[in-house]
Amino acid sequence: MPKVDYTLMYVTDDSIKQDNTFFNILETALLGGATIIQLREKTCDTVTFYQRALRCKALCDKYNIPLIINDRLDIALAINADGVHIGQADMPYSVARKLLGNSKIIGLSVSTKVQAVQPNAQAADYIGISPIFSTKTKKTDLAKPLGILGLKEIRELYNKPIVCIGGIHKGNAQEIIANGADGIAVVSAISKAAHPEAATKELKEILCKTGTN
Ligand SMILES: Cc1ncc(COP(=O)(O)OP(=O)(O)O)c(N)n1
Ligand SMILES: Cc1ncsc1CCOP(=O)(O)O
Ligand SMILES: [Mg+2]
Repeated sequence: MPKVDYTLMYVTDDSIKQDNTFFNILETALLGGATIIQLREKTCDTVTFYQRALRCKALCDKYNIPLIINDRLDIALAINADGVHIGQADMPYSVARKLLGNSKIIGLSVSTKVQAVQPNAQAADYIGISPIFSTKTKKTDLAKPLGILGLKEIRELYNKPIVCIGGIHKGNAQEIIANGADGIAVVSAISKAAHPEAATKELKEILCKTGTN
């Protein structure tokens, strides 16, 4: 697998039902410097998800940026995505790996220190610390925020890439990277910004100044 840059993951906003708006924002995130995209749809039917996934794949290919699919291995396989992101209540990691093979990215959500040392987290390509801060974007099954202290503790015991998600914006991105994360994943900081491309650029600058990229 080529080295993946986890610096800035844009997770698409499933509250945007209008395709024009959805894809305009995705393209501005790509233009602004998102390094990886996650397509996350929580309520639509399978054919809508599949069609969005196909268009996302074409757009990500245009910018040479990897695309991962949230939850749905079938969609990832159907469109030849670069990987999936799974949570603790989604398809078990071992099954996902068997179905996707070793060349694809598999990210796993971790909400506690105990989850970070389990074999599936150790085997995943990256973990998503979920959530780092509180957020209104994820409506169901949101664990207690781990905060910077939780991130630091998990960094001590996890050697692979860590991506933080939840309530991240330009005002707190810097301290996340400074405390050991390899990247951030955001929905609303880009999708709800007045100027999504400028917001993406601003986040990217903050991350690159702080990290080693
Ligand atoms: C990078 C990243 N980390 C965590 C999550 C959350 O995944 P999950 O816990 O399965 O919740 P849903 O996103 O499926 O609602 C994520 N999507 N991305
Ligand atoms: C999908 C997800 N998983 C944990 S928090 C979250 C939502 C993040 O959204 P935002 O960046 O708007 O807080
Ligand atoms: Mg999930």
